[in-house]
Amino acid sequence: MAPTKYTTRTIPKISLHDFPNRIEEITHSLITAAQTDGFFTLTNHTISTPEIESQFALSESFFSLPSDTKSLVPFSHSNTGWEANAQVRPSTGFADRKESYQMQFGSAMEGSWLPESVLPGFKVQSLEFMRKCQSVSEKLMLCFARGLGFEDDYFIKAHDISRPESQTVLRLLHYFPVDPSVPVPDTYYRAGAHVDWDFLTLLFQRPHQSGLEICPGREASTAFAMGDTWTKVEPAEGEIVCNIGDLLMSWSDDRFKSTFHRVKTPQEVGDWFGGRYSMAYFNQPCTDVVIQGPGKKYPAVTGREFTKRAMERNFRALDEKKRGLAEVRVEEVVVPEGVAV
Ligand SMILES: O=C(O)CCC(=O)C(=O)O
Ligand SMILES: [Fe+2]
Repeated sequence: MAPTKYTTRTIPKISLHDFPNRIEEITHSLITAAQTDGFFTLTNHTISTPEIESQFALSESFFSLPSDTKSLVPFSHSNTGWEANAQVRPSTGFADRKESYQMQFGSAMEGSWLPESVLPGFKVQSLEFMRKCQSVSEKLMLCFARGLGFEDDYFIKAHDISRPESQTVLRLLHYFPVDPSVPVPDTYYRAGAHVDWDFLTLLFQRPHQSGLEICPGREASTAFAMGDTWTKVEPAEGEIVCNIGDLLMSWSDDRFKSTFHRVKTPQEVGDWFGGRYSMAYFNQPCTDVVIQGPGKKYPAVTGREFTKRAMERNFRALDEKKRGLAEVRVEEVVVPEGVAV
């Protein structure tokens, strides 16, 4: 295995401290970060470290349930529920070695919550955490709207979590531990390289449980940034890592960059071989929202249509990858990358 090529670069760190009085300054920093890097981290964002930790503790309690119990809430077409070893990325053609559980606010979640007796308090606490993520997201949405010349509440209204059309998701993720004494097979991926197709992702990582890497710029020299030069995004306590998704890229007429990222399979000295827990809050537009950038670079599409096309692109890429691989092992349930993602 050839060693991974790395390049150091600073991921912009943006403080939301005193937000109402610093909107202009924060907008400037966010727009710069969105245009150049597509990734940035947030500090002083109002979700406290104990609140984040307690949601991670809930996540651990969910994933430590027996598979039979988790199977009561399987991954569904409305992009909710639990999957394990099932998400095949077009970049790799193999299922990510992880499990995930996706929650939404609205009617899409019907049938995807476990019975209250299994994990008492899980639903109430998770929804509370999701509302906190929404409140942070709305601050960023205001700034992005201002930076693009829309009304301040333009993106906030488009992502209204109180509407049944809401598609926003909190995804809990658990990557399995890897034995450092056994060479890891070439076909083992924690999360293959991909871009998110949502508006904006808020990612929570745990200190020490590293692995998130980004491929600078959208100008990856190989398809899906395989074999490219990567930059590590080390977890820091209390910080939220944010990345622009394909939706905001096209909604900004490509001014903002949706950036390739992955969770590296541990295989080199310094990598984290233990289990990794992370949580991703995917801001998705309501299905009936009309999406078009200020310069009308692309024809207007609805939120539903945008998601559908992104999924189709993904399946096409996956098909091509499968045809190109001599031998591919694909699980029977394919979780389309980017539904959440
Ligand atoms: O687990 C992580 O750190 C990244 C997850 C991710 O990129 C995704 O689910 O889209
Ligand atoms: Fe992602």
